[in-house]
Parts: sequence; C-alpha cells; structure tokens
Amino acid sequence: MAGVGVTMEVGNDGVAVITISNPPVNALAIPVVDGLKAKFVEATRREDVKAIVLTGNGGKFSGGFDINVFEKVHKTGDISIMPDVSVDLVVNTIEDGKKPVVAAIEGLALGGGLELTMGCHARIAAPKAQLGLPELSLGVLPGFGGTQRLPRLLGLSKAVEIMLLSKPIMSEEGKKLGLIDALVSSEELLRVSRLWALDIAARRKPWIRSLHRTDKLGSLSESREILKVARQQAKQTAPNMPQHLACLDVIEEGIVHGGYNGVLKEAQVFKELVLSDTSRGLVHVFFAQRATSKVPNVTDIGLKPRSVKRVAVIGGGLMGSGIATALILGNIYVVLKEVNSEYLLRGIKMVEGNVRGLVARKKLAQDKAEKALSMLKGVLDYSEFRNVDMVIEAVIEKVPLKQTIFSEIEKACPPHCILATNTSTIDLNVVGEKTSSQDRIVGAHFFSPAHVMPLLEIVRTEKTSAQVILDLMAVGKIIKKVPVVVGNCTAFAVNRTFFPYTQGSHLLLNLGVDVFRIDKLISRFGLPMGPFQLQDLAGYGVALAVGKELGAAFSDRSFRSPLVELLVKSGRNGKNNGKGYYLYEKGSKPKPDPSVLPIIEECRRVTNVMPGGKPISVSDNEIVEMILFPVVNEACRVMDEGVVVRASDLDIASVLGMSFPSYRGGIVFWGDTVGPNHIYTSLKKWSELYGSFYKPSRFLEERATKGIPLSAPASTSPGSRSRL
Ligand SMILES: C[C@H](O)CC(=O)SCCNC(=O)CCNC(=O)[C@H](O)C(C)(C)COP(=O)(O)OP(=O)(O)OC[C@H]1O[C@@H](n2cnc3c(N)ncnc32)[C@H](O)[C@@H]1OP(=O)(O)O
Repeated sequence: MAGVGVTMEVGNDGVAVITISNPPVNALAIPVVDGLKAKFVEATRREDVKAIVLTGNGGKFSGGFDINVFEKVHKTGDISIMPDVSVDLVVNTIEDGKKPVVAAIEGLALGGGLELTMGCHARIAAPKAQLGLPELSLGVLPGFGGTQRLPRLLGLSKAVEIMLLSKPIMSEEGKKLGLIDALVSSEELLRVSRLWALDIAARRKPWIRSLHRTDKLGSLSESREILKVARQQAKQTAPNMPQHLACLDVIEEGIVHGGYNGVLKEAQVFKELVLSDTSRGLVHVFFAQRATSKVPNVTDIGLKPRSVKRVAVIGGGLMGSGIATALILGNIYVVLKEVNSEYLLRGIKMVEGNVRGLVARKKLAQDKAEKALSMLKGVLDYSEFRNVDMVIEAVIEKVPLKQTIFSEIEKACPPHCILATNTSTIDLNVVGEKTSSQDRIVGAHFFSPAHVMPLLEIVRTEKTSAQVILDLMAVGKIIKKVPVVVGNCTAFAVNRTFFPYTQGSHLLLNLGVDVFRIDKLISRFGLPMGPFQLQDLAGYGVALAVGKELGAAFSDRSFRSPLVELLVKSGRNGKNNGKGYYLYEKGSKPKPDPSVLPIIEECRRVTNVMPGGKPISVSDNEIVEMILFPVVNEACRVMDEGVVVRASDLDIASVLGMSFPSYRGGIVFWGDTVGPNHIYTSLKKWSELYGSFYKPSRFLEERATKGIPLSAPASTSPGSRSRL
C-alpha cells in the first residue's frame, strides 16, 4: 500500500494521472494538499502532458479534508494552519488551469473530496460510489467551493438538501442529477477518464467550469423562495446550530453576486465556523465515536471476532422484540423464545410492526423487510438453542428469574455460545451466579426502541473473556450500533450517569419551579424533549421501578419524591393512557395539562423542601445547570471508578443513548466547556442550600481545584481505580 502523498504518472497518451494516497480514506491532509498543488503545477508545466486525470488510491477517491486539522485548530485556536485550497488549488490551479482535468471517482468522494472533483472539468464514477458534502455535521460548511458548485451542477433544491441533511447520494443518482458525467465499471474507470480528458483537450467534449455555470440555478425569485423554505426548516430542525443558516447565506451570496464572490464569502464564513463551539463539539463526537472501537486488552491483542450467525432472544416484550428486529435487519438469524404462545405471537407481531414501520417511513425497502422477517423464528422451548452462537436474555428485571434462565441456557447452548443479558440495572455477577460460565457472560444493554437507538452498551465483568467482548462488538457493528464497552456497576455507565437527570428535575419541581418551564428549557438546551415529557413517554412503571432501584443504590445522593405515585393514583399513566404531565391526543402535539398542577402542589407539601416554604427564584440558565451539573458530577464518579475506558466514551454514550445534543460534544465535553470550577462551585453552593443531592464528588473537586479538565486521562488523578 502506498504511503501518504500524491503520485503522478504520465502515460504515452499524454495523460497525467494524479493519485491521492492517504489510507484508509485518502483524507486531504496538509501534505496531500501540498502534494496535489505540486503535481498540478508540474503537469501544467510539462509539455508532454495534454490532459490530467485526478483519482484516489485503493478504491476510494477521498473522504474529504483531514478532520484532524480541525482538531488542531480547536486545540490551538490557530486558524492559519488551514491551507488555501479553495481559491489557490481548486479555482486557480484546477478549474482555471490550462489543461483539462477529469475526476475518476470510486468508493467515495465526500466533503473536500467531492469539492475537488467539482473543480474538475468532468466527473466519471464507478457504480455505488458515495457522493456528499457532510461538512455541516462537523459544524462547518463546505469550504472548497462546494456551496457554489453543487447548486450549479445539480440545481439549488437538491444541492441544499444534500448539504443541510449531510446525506450522501450514490453515483447512480449523481449521474441522473448531472453531478456525474458518466458511470462506468471500476475496471473501465481510468481508461474512460483518460479518453474523456483527451477529448476535452481536443475540444471533442465541452470544457466546463462548474463555477461559471448558471443554467441550473433558475430565476432569482425561484432561488430566493427555495432558500426561504430551507431557512424556515433549518430554524426548526437545527435551532442551536449556526452552520445551517450560514451555509444558506453563503449560497445566496453566490447566486446574487456570482460564483467567485460566493467562494470568497464561503472561505470567510468557514474560518468563523471552524472556531465555533458547535464545530468543537461535533468534531469531538466524530473522533469519540471512532475511539469506542479501540478497547485496551480486547481489540489490541490479536484476536479476531468469531462469526455470530444465529442468536436466541429470550423474551418478546418491548426490548426483546426491538433487539430481535435489530438482529434480523442485520441479516442475523433469530430464535425468539417466549413462555407461551400468546406472548410469543405478541412478540412476533411487535417485530413485524417494527419492520413494517420502517417500510412505511421509507427507511427500508419492501424486499429487504420480507427477507428480514424470514430470518425470525418463534419458539417455546430450548431445543433450537443447541446451535446458536449467542443468547440475549431480555426478560423482566427479576433476579431469581434471570438466574434460572442463565443456568438453563448454560445447559441448552453449545459451549462457545455467548450468554448475554439486556439487564439495565442488575449486577452481572449476580445474574450469572448459578453458572460456571462467567467468562461467557456479558451485558448487551440496548436502549429503547432497540431497533432505532444507535447505542449498544457492552458490560463486562472481571471474568468476561476478551473474545466474548470482541464478538459482541462485532455483532453490534453488523446491526449498525455503536458499541461502547463499560465496566460492571449498578445501572452501568449510561443509566448511572443520568440518574440525577430525572431526580434533579423532580427536586427542582419540588423546590417550586414550574414543570413546563423545566421541560421548555431542557428542550431549548437541545435535548429532544424535557425530562417530564420523557417520563410520560417511557411510562410511569419504568420510572417507579428504576427510581426505587437507583434510590437504594445511591441513597447518599438521591432525591425521592412521591409525585409519580400520586399521578398514578389520580389515574394518570403518561402517554400510555393519554394523560400525564401532558395531554396526548391522536394527531396533535402533547399539550401541557394544567390540571396536573394541584397534584404537584400536593407533592410539594409532602416533600417540604422549599426553603421557608417558598418557591426558589432561579434564572433559566441556572435551571438547566441545576439539572445537568449533577449529571456531570455522576459522570465524574463513573470515570473515577474506572467504569469507562475514556471520558469520550461517556460523551458518545450520552449522545447516542440519551440524545444529549451532539453539537455540545457529549456530557463530559460539555462539562469541560462550561468549566469544572464553575460546576464545582455551583454544586457546592446548592448542596449547602438544598442538600446532599448536589454534593460535589471527590473527582470533580480535585479536578476543579487543580485546574485539570474532567476529560484528562485517569493517570492525572492519583488514587483512581479501574473496572476494565
Ligand atoms: C473544507 C472541506 O469542505 C471540509 C471537509 O472536507 S470536512 C470532511 C468531510 N468529510 C467527512 O465528513 C467524512 C468523514 N468520514 C466519514 O464519514 C467516514 O469515515 C467514511 C464514510 C469516510 C468511512 O467510514 P468507515 O469506512 O466506517 O470508516 P471510519 O471508521 O469512519 O473511518 C476510518 C478511519 O478514517 C478516519 N477518517 C475518515 N474520514 C476522515 C477525514 N475526513 N479526516 C481524517 N480522518 C478521517 C477515521 O477517523 C478513522 O480513523 P481510525 O481508524 O484511526 O479511527
């Protein structure tokens, strides 16, 4: 495999093939950008070169500009390390250069990669290549002229959609839309591209500079209307993110004042956006997600994942059927076991409902749905378990029941079979206590709805073998989850970190803050809904069971309120029966229900925590902090106890499991952005005013007083332990 750099080969036909090489995705690192410039200058100068083909090594064109450079800018604040690619390389050297350039695209051309190809005079692609401008998902905008050339190549409407959704299209669609000039097989790609380039040089094919085109832009009033609608949508779907509106403004600049002015404006706005908190958060999440696949003593000891083809799921309830759905969609054969045919039928119906729901929402093709459903078999006993590679138990949270199941499956399954539980609270050592297969026991904690939520929390005990963890990570990837490996403790990493979220909201409510104000502020912060609406959605049964369990486990810092019991007593059961903190009517949005207020008053009388019996007076900002700082505080304990490999694992878990806004970088990253010292002093003040729920942890105190970021590795914190 070639190293990092750019090569050039000039053939007898007079075509210079310039190849980008930077495995694994040919990211445009600074040496690659420099190499491109040098090779283009050389090809332009050489008399034996008539035309140029630009391509990528190893079956991929390019995954875009090197995101590591953004990270460097974020760390140093020094924007000057960004090279001038947009004007110097793409406009002056490639697009306005003296020799025609054809892009030969295979595999993927994303971000800066696609933007380079749009500066070329034609684009030839192999089938199934991914083409996209995902820069907005990194908090920036396309910065190599993409905001200008994409609308000019395929029309404003589609271009805006591709950029705002950060969603790639395939080369087949690109051909239909006019982004791609010809679609040819991988084997033919270079040959056709060379001929095409020569044809342009000989004026047998048009020499097109995308930036100069206007034929697909439509009239100014049409463009303005499209941008107006897009702005309205962006305000709704991305209210806290500046890059969406900025991108639309830059596009408009080019439409009104011409492509080149648009390119200049793009470069200026790009520099502002790279330095934004949004970009810092999103770039952090990009790398944090990829870091989860590196687990010390698991992924670095030469093991290979074993193939898991058949999985048994025990329990066809909400979780079990969701897990079964995720598995069959990943082409894994599933045996779903229930205790009687009524429950089994209900479980299978739920799986079918999940799959058909995806088809209805156009997320799955009909034939794929049928194929997936053919991978499911319902059973009532263990006879089919003799040839499964993994079992996932997903029954109710009762210790004796789980223990019985585990000793039964130990006998029914082959000796290599992974024995996983989807428990969200029970200690894995207790679950597997009655077996002698502790090395095969592992937690596979899915988040509801399991076929939708992207996180898979893999819980290991001291005895779980590295092979078993690796196998489960591989299964997680096959079913399109992001697996995060954590240690064994009550509620594990995610629910443990977030238990103060619910409790903190209830404490604030009991201190006199309005329930709907809390929900509104938390949604405004960026979570999809507030804590009380979430409780309505999850169901009060869950709230009661989990509240009891966690309250007992963390009694030194728990706030217990009788509110949910009072709600149930008054005939409310959340979204389930249409009445909770909100009223739920089919076809309309949840409406705050004022008749819940007297019940809250009654609860406040019972808990009696308001200082002097009067509601506390707090600012909007303080409300958000009083809910989220205790979560950061618990995250500190989780890190201190070594439950996670690295701080960023909690970031990704909070984003993917709890829908914490990704543009805030995850819970620990956000804590560092706000500042450990501010969090510590606030918690200390509240703990004096309102009790031990807010008491700062040892880890937080130490980091705040020494000025060490919360995310700094544990070695900086003497006395840290590890459960991994
Ligand atoms: C100025 C310009 O307009 C700005 C830009 O171009 S910004 C960049 C725009 N490009 C992107 O956003 C694409 C980002 N990359 C991806 O979406 C995916 O990595 C991909 C679809 C290219 C490949 O996905 P997949 O095959 O699952 O591999 P994935 O694990 O994600 O990536 C493989 C490795 O390449 C790295 N990588 C991928 N794209 C990268 C990039 N643009 N820069 C630096 N590293 C990159 C990943 O960090 C990962 O590294 P690791 O192995 O050390 O963890």
